[in-house]
Amino acid sequence: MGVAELPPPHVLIFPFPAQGHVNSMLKLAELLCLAGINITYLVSPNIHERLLRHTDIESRFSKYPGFQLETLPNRVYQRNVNTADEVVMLYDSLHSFAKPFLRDILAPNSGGKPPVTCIIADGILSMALDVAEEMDVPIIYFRTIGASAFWAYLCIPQLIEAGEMPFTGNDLDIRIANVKGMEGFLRRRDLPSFCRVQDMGSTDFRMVLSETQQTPRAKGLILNTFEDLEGPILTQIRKICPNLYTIGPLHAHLKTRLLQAAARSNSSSTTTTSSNSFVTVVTRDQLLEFWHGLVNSTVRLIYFLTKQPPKSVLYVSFGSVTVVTRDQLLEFWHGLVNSTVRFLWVVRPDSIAGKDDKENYKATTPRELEEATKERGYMVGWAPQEEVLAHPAVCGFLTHAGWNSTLESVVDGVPMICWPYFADQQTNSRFVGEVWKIGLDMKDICDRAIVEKMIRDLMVERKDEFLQKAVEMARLARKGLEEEGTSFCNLDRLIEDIRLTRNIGKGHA
Ligand SMILES: O=c1ccn([C@@H]2O[C@H](COP(=O)(O)OP(=O)(O)O[C@H]3O[C@H](CO)[C@@H](O)[C@H](O)[C@H]3O)[C@@H](O)[C@H]2O)c(=O)[nH]1
Ligand SMILES: C[C@H]1CC[C@@H]2C(C(=O)O)=CO[C@@H](O)[C@@H]21
Repeated sequence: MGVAELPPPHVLIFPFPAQGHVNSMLKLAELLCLAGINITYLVSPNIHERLLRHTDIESRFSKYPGFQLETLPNRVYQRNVNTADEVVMLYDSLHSFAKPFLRDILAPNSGGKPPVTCIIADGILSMALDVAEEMDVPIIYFRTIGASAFWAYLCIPQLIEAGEMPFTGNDLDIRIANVKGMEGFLRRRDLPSFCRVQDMGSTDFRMVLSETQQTPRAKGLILNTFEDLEGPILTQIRKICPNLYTIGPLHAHLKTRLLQAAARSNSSSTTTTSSNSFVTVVTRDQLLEFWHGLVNSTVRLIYFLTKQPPKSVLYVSFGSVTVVTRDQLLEFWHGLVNSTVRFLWVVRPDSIAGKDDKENYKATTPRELEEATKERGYMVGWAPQEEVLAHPAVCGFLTHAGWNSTLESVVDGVPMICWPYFADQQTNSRFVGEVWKIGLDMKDICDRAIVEKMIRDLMVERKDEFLQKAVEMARLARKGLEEEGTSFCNLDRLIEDIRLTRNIGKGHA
């Protein structure tokens, strides 16, 4: 069939319905819309409701007539995903209810819509692989974690065969020898947290292990990373998954292409969030709606930052799912205050474990913490993180090392202190501290004295050292997004392969 005879490209994008996955895959959806590709973006009912209520998705995608949101059946698990058990509940419900729904969407003339010519599914949703193979639709995986954590997951069968897993004894500093490319620095504690289980039959461990092992069945694998960040590990992955599309950092890649599109169309009406400004497009209606909520608090937050000296503020945020106890919160709070640095801290209302802690953590705050926070800190329930990391007052990020946060900090050249919570974050934090040397790894520690010391190391004693390394890595990230850069070229190749669906799977080494 010649190009002219091929149906117009129509991609079904199916993320695991959790924020960290939905956010990054929505950025890919917009990049493909920019290339004129029709997109159906499949989410759960609660994610659909949150996207419409709390984001600018409608205004953002109104300029792409080929984009549509599709919603899974109501029977899919719809509560927040804050623990591994809740992840498994969501995963199991997808396995129970998603397949028939996917078959309907992929059926010819489904609802009178143009046929789906390609699927891009989250790399932990093999039920999409099953249906794609059943209905002979090309499918590409998008794994939303970093290459290093993905490779560690992929090597688990070798670790079990070599007797390195399950762990014997309690020493988590024992080196791991069977993850090729990481022999020199990987310890037990740096493997993804699911690897710490003693019971190899535990549901969350079996889920991530079995899903990861399915990856080579897909026609290609998209990773939100770049060659200069994880090159040696990408070389290992290509031996198993040769058709690899490294197109990250996605958030910066999207901004780059949006600005290019605006420049091409000379559109004065297109204003986008650029990493060095606080101009974020919201429609007038949303502005009115949000004014007494998000925008108002954002205005106050940006005002706080603008009052601070350049490169003086530590930004603290643990992502969208991390949960901490009240005791842990107080250890961080004392460490922050005793470090005497200025700080902006995101404490999500749903991030405090235990009902009482949620309601009381502020009510019973020690006075010295309250006073010091009034003097040099600012606490919010949510922040425009990309804008905060780009602000000239910010020069440090205490993070849980979720992959999107890690990449956002890399792009803006902000050194990190990593306190991983679960999953891939344990591996990400080891690379930040030991391999890329753009920050410190505070894994498995929650002690006010160590929090204080690490903050002072990052923000005072070794500030110039870390800033220099972080700024260099930011340069490399942006280099990959230039017209001849690897991430830019890989996205062009992905777009071309989607247009010529028969090309998908003919990978480039
Ligand atoms: O106040 C905040 C806090 C977070 N964010 C954004 O929320 C996203 C958080 O994503 P991420 O840093 O990846 O953390 P999680 O939400 O925890 O992400 C989940 O999904 C990621 C991608 O699969 C994994 O790497 C993580 O381990 C997993 O917990 C980022 O884009 C942030 O910019 C804000 O905008 N404002
Ligand atoms: C809790 C995690 C299980 C797997 C998912 C994941 C991944 O490996 O793709 C990363 O972080 C979490 O969102 C999920």
